Amino acid sequence: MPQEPQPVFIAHGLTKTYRTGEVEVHALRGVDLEIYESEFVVLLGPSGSGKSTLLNILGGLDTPTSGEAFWRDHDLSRADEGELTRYRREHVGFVFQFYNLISSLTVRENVALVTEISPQPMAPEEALQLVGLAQRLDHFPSQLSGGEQQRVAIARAIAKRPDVLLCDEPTGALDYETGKVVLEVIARINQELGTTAVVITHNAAIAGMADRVLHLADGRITTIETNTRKLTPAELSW
Ligand SMILES: Nc1ncnc2c1ncn2[C@@H]1O[C@H](COP(=O)(O)OP(=O)(O)OP(=O)(O)O)[C@@H](O)[C@H]1O
Repeated sequence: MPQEPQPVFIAHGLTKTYRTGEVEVHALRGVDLEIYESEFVVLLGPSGSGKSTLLNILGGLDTPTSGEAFWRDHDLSRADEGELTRYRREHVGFVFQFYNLISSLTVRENVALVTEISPQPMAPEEALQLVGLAQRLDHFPSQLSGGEQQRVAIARAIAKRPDVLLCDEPTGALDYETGKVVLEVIARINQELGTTAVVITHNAAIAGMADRVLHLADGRITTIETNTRKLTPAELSW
């Protein structure tokens, strides 16, 4: 009998309020969700709807004002800074819009920085092979295109064999074709390694790649869509 999919993340009543002086911003106003093992989930919503705030809480970069966020049986909302650091280091791969590579280090060295502090890393060469950059190990970031630099950032994120890959606008700085190549890489990691992927985008076309699409508006999940047939990045157009 096939096993029931296990939730990786469960959130109940998550709120986040930022206070700056007299001003309060309600970034999340009560989010409930479940995200399952090996799922590919897209967070879609307008600017300011709370996507990054939600991803940052799931990734242990921020904590909610109220509510609960569990990664497996660990309550991230009550974890202290040390526990969150360990959680991020051992279990979370992050990919951001900007690649944050170290310009004085080669591609291989940029990835090795992460594998040196992880308990069960893959070799940097293996991670770079998975993103199609095995030929560029000794190049410096300035010798690569934007899309190639983003693929190095993905290799760095997956080299520690994270449980979850959290991507905040990973194609935001890339042109159409290069963006598709980067999406292909994220889809391949999700399928081949079974890494749960959560990807933020403004681009509704990208939602076609997901198992499920969580639509956010004004700090809430408004709709959850399930794709009966997932599209490959090559089939997407925008
Ligand atoms: N550190 C902060 N201090 C004050 N307000 C913040 C802070 N971070 C986020 N916000 C506010 O919280 C709301 C949600 O922001 P968030 O970045 O989560 O939205 P988003 O959907 O990811 O937007 P975008 O697509 O533009 O990145 C916005 O109104 C934003 O201005």
